[in-house]
Amino acid sequence: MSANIIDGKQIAENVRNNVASAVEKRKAEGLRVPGLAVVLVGNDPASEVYVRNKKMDCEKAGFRSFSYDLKADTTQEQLLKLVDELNEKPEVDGILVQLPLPEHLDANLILERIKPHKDVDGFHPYNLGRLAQRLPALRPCTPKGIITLLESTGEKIRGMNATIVGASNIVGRPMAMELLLAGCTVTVTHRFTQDLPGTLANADIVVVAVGKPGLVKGEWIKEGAIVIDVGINRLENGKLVGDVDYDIAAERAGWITPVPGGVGPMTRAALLENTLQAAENHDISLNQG
Ligand SMILES: NC(=O)C1=CN([C@@H]2O[C@H](COP(=O)(O)OP(=O)(O)OC[C@H]3O[C@@H](n4cnc5c(N)ncnc54)[C@H](OP(=O)(O)O)[C@@H]3O)[C@@H](O)[C@H]2O)C=CC1
Ligand SMILES: Nc1nc(=O)c2c([nH]1)NC[C@@H]1CN(c3ccc(C(=O)N[C@@H](CCC(=O)O)C(=O)O)cc3)C=[N+]21
Ligand SMILES: [Mg+2]
Repeated sequence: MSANIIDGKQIAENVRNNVASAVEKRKAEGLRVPGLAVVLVGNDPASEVYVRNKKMDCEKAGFRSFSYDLKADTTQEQLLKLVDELNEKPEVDGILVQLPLPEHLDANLILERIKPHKDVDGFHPYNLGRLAQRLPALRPCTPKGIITLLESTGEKIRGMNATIVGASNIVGRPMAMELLLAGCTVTVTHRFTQDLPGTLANADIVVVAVGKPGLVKGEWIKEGAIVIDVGINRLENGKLVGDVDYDIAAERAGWITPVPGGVGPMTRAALLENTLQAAENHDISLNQG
């Protein structure tokens, strides 16, 4: 058996086109275009690339983008002050503070300072709490994008056994809540999990987000499973790979996402969807005074 490839690049393009049409429609109705503020602290090369791509995505979708490139030694107070200003700026619908932040900054404190209705990353406890209570508001981009990828397969997700490898705040944990919402029976594995191959043997859906190339062996994948590889690892030879041993996994899986061209582009597309959603909600709150 050889897996079907889930073409994240293509699916993300469809999402971006839909968002761009919605922006055109807003303009025709005399409404504001959505605005995204992206805050980058320091000069981590990977973060610089991501942030540049996000700005490009915004412009292509017809959004306004506002960039704040701050020095690595920016203080907590300075960053909080910027967040406060962006919270009050009516032309900014979404605020994204790129992670990781330099060590001396308290990421949780800063993310919690973002007004929940502008939290287009979906990382604020309000938005995560809403998702946990089956009342999603702004949903974390990577898990949201993955749900779109799963839906694109046409498989009936409800009732499937799903195993998530990795339990971070930005991917693994919100992914568990999304899959639960979608009707899966969810297992979350992490650093202290005793029998990873054992849980994978039973998994119809596998989502891997750890950041270790080759962590998940192809032989561990159940025949016909849907494999979603979130990992982004740059090898010494310059090659970009995920966390799953791709070649063998692709012989066993029913569906698999490539790296690059799988989850990454969908994360960016989901960010555009969230920013549009934030702008739409913003209109409503303005109308209600
Ligand atoms: N494609 C995309 O859109 C995105 C890709 N990424 C990529 O995904 C990967 C993970 O990112 P992120 O979630 O932020 O990473 P983190 O480093 O924040 O989290 C990794 C998680 O994996 C756990 N872990 C570590 N070792 C193992 C193990 N042997 N078995 C199972 N779990 C383990 C960690 O446990 P512990 O908490 O105990 O350390 C942690 O929960 C990275 O490669 C990142 O670049 C991230 C976001 C978006
Ligand atoms: N506040 C915040 N929000 C995030 O969503 C966030 C973050 N911080 N910090 C870092 C992680 C990582 N992340 C990625 C997004 C897109 C690609 C992406 O576009 N990947 C392309 C390739 C990229 C390349 O060539 O390097 C692909 O997989 O095809 C990857 C990773 C978002 N993150
Ligand atoms: Mg990370």
